[in-house]
Amino acid sequence: MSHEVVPNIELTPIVEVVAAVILQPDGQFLLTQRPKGKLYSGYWEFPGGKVETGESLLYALERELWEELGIHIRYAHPWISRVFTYAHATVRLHFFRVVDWEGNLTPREMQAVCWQIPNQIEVSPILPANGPILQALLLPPLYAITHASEIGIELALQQIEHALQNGLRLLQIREKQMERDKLREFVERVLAFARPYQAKVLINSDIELARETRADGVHFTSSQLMSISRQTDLGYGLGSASCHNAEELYTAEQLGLDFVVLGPVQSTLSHPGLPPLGWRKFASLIRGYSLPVYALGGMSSRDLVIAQEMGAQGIATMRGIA
Ligand SMILES: Nc1nc2c([nH]c(=O)n2[C@H]2C[C@H](O)[C@@H](COP(=O)(O)OP(=O)(O)OP(=O)(O)O)O2)c(=O)[nH]1
Repeated sequence: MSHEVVPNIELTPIVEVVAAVILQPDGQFLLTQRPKGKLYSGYWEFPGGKVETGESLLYALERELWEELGIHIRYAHPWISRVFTYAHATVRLHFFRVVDWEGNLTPREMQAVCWQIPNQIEVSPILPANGPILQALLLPPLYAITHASEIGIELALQQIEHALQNGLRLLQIREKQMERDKLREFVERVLAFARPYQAKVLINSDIELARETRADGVHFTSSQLMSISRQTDLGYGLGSASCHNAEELYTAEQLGLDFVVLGPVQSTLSHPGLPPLGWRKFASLIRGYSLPVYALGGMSSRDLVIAQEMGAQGIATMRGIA
């Protein structure tokens, strides 16, 4: 007879929480202040609360928004999730973006509420778990990728300028075929166009070039991603990466990148050898994921709605510039 010693491990249950990022068409979002008597009273948070036994996440969100603000959700989609350990509990926060609702939005628990603009937040303190969510709110729905080597530099620049005028705010320069000096000049010209719009420009693969040109960050290929061992290796501005599977997604999360692209969702001419994931697999790979994800592969603006319904931040596309 064996006398196995069972270690006395205290498992702390994770508290499931839903939180609503209620968005107006101009990008303003709602924060509410935790009332007196609650833990972290006075801190600002997204409306929401604990999921009760037997509830789906969406049902819990609907209940919380009705109880706290007297509104019913018309249209919401899942967004990012994150686990955070407070002294009192470990919580798994499931954030949803609520883009349409009905009812007269009124605080029903005497809590203060305010609408905020993502890059000009005026209230504090905000619950500490929410920092990355505020960062993610700064990311636009479209991540455009250049293809100047294919269409020619002058046409690419014209298209970029036009896209910036039409609201493009995030761009990756991906010119694998371009010779370094030419690429550097191209990057500088793109940056000069992008600056007045405060659009962010990331450079594919080349940290040095990003530093030299003072670009806004680096986009890592999936093979680079798997060879970077520490966060400090990134060392520069925004970091994003291309992912194709759960392992790469996990690595990007561990490295603390700012966002990822995941694909190909549909078959695409630029990656003919890779089998497409399809939306169902895409959604299951990013369920519960903590970084914002752009869907890549055969995307056009028509796919934005479905991408966001699947939990994505938005879409990434080479055609986004044209
Ligand atoms: N609602 C909400 N909770 C958040 C956010 N960020 C964050 O870390 N949390 C944490 C704080 C709490 O530990 C937990 C939510 O628990 P809670 O006590 O507010 O939940 P509840 O509204 O169901 O309140 P109660 O009935 O249990 O008093 O999630 C956020 O943005 N919104």
